[in-house]
Amino acid sequence: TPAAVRPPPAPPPPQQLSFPPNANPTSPLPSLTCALQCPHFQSCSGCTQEFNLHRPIILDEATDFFKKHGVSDFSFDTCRLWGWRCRTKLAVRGSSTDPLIGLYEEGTHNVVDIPECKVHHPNINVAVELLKKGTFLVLRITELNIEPYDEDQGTGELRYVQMAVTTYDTSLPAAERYKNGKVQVTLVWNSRSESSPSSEKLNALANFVWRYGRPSKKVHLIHSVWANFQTSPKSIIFGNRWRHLLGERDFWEHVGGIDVSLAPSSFGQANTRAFDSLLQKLQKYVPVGASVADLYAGAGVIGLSLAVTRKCRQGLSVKCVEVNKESKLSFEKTVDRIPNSIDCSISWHCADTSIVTKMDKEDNLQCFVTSFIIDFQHAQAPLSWLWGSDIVVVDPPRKGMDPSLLNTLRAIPSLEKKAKPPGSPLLKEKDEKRPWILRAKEASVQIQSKTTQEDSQLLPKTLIYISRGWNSFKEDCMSLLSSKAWVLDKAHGFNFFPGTESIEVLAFFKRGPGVSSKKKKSGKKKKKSS
Ligand SMILES: C[S@@+](CC[C@H](N)C(=O)[O-])C[C@H]1O[C@@H](n2cnc3c(N)ncnc32)[C@H](O)[C@@H]1O
Repeated sequence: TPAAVRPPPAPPPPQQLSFPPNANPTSPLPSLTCALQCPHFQSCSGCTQEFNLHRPIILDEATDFFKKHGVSDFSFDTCRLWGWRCRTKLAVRGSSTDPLIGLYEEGTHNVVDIPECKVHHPNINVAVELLKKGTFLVLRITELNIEPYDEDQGTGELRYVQMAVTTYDTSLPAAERYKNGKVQVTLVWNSRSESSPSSEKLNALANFVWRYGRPSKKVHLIHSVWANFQTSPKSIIFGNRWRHLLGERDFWEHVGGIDVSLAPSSFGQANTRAFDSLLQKLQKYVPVGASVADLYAGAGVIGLSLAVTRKCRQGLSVKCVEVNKESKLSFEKTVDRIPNSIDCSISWHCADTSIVTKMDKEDNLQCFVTSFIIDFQHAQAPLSWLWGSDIVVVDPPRKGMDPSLLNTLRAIPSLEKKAKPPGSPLLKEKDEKRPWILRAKEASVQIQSKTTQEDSQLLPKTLIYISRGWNSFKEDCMSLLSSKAWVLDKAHGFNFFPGTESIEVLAFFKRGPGVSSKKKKSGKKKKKSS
């Protein structure tokens, strides 16, 4: 065998990777020790703040904003400053002789290689390096020449990679788990399916990554390898077809007091540790016995964490609403691991929280009562999801809440006055014959309480808003406050994205006095989707 075809040496074991010093977020640090110190800063678009990572630029503005609106004790959790990103999507471009795996340069589609990225969990960088060696050195020489994707031509095989790190290995002492995180690798492949002619290359690449990263005496870097098939000429990262190739199928993390299953196709928080801190804070504000609507729920992590840690017993319901059907399986697996002692009704609904149908506009009350009963995906007005919950948690994407949901929340006092309680779900379900409604019901998951439930006839008295988009949060917050339906009660910030100007906000609203319909202002203008 010529020397050149020998596989490269295995990557260093993950435990040899060290974190930057003085990363203790609780001690006050001089600004230089909180510097990013990343060689890719400026060329890569991922980070925009180089110094004082413990104080994102937006923090002063946020503190002032909350003070102005009656919250003078806004707190900020600085969290882990480096190596915090446990989930990333990286573009693969360049050529097989000069491959690039990284992020786009600001405002362009030129990919910048970021092998020493300081915000990635270090094992993501090791996995990227392994992938590069496999893809572009070894396999090229063995005549399985894998080409990075070429956007202009639509040619090449490897378009993107997603790397997600699980830090939940109970065989290790708790203090060792984070740095020994294992990487779930998803290869986004430029073909329709696994039966396309290039599948031999895909399998060779997956096998290479697995061979050098699978569990062994020296190293256990790779958790699993997945493929996603995408041929769209647009820059949508994922296609609809996912295949598990190697390693463990189930990917578990432990956050908010529960074991959470996350499929690569489901939404997952990038900063696992900071998310855990947020969930712990959130739990303190939810009284035992409350019913919760978790909107923009992903795999239902927030709702399920509340169901378990608030020891929800009979009478409580947790309702999760999410538009991405891929999250359903993760929700079901997570539910399978929650303790049997949790006796409340838990449901996950594949639905767009914001949809207002013609029927809603004509007869909103009738619609929300009916849709509550039949779980009909296309007839859901935002109000139907709120009905019967004491607390509504919203965790929307960066663009903020959908205008229809925001307007419903603004109008809650007057809607509550007019509302009729829902009838018996069972009667309606039995009579339901319409196939499209029955199909929509199949998209939902319902775990019934063992004890009989009284449907609460209330609309939420508490709104918990989790936000990653500061500007959209401010806009939504002002709109809620101006309706007088809500008052701001408390707010906390979390350093979810050190190196960027963003923070994650956890804000609590209580019901306000409301206003008469004459004084009611219209909600915010329709936002552009992002
Ligand atoms: C920021 S993520 C939060 C997910 C979840 N709360 C978590 O922490 O894992 C926002 C989620 O909202 C979903 N989403 C976006 N628009 C939606 C809509 N109109 N209705 C329901 N879900 C939506 C996205 O698919 C995504 O899973």
